[in-house]
Amino acid sequence: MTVIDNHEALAEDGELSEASARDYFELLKPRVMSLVVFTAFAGLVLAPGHINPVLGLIAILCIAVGAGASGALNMWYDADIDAVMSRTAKRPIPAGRIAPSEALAFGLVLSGFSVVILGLAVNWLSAGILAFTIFFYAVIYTMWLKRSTPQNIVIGGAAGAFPPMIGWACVTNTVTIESTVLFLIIFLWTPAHFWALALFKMRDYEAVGVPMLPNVSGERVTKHQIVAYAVLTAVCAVLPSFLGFASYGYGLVAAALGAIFVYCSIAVWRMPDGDLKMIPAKKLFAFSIFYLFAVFSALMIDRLAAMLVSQAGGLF
Ligand code: HEM
Ligand SMILES: CC(C)=CCC/C(C)=C/CC/C(C)=C/COP(=O)(O)OP(=O)(O)O
Repeated sequence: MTVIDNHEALAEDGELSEASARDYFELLKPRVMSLVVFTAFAGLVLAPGHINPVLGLIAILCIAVGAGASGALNMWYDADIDAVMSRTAKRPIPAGRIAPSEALAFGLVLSGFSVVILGLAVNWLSAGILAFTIFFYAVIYTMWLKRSTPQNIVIGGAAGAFPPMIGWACVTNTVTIESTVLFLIIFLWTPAHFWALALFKMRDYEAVGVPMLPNVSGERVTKHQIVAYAVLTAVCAVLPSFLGFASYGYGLVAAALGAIFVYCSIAVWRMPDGDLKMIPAKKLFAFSIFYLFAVFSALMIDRLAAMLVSQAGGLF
């Protein structure tokens, strides 16, 4: 598949941008990155040890800015295909409100600032993982994998899975088995999350020649893999209870959420190929977002409850 080259639809570099602050904010992919930052916050809360609340706030702000910066770099590079896809055509660059060079500069400056400030204020391990995550999403996924292989989002999904590991490293200055499990939950969750959308956006990706799995291998293969990854996610999300950094009560909640996630994925698998409305796929995509939010919320509630119990125990 050859990816289209549609740069003539974009604002000319050097033209004075008529962009509003809202347009620049939209470059940061705030709706997507809000859940990304939430998982980073969860990693910071779940990590053993203590971080000064002010430094913790600075850490979360740096991760948020770094995530947004990677979104701006993604939109800069993808402006040609975004201009063609119905879902993305109204974004600031294809709509001509921000010039590509402005988006590139914006993304690079925010990337640099977020990494340097995190390194100076907290530690260089978390700053290094942040820098690697920005690079992985903006270069490895966006510039290479996305346009070259149907496994793009499986490998590229690693970028979206690092944030809780960054939050954990902000507190402990380490990468551990526990933070790797948090990484794995998101890594395994990504394929079911995105391929549900890719199923009902097949025509968009066909139009721009991006090799998403449904377009390359068909709906049936994609549905099989959606179920497989949903099952793997559900199993992985229960692991914190068996690794000792969450209670068995959390494990029951994660198992129930995972059962619904797998149920939704099976509904997609049972959806007839060529179904036009694809309601089960849209339901899975929507639930996938709630699922990830709910799992990481349950982990944090479980941790805070354990802290309260241990403090109460210390009173008697
Ligand atoms: C390579 C990995 C991923 C891919 C390919 C992917 C793909 C997408 C796409 C195409 C959308 C629709 C966005 C739009 O139309 O503006 C979306 C929405 C969303 N994604 Fe993902 N995603 C990935 C990873 C993640 C991760 C790691 C998170 C959070 C931890 C996440 C959270 C969300 C949220 C919250 C939305 C809904 C945004 C909205 O309501 O507009 N995604 N995703
Ligand atoms: C801290 C840090 C750097 C975090 C980054 C987290 C991350 C990589 C999240 C993935 C977000 C996302 C929507 C990817 C899809 O890109 P796409 O190009 O396939 O989606 P699009 O077509 O909507 O632009």
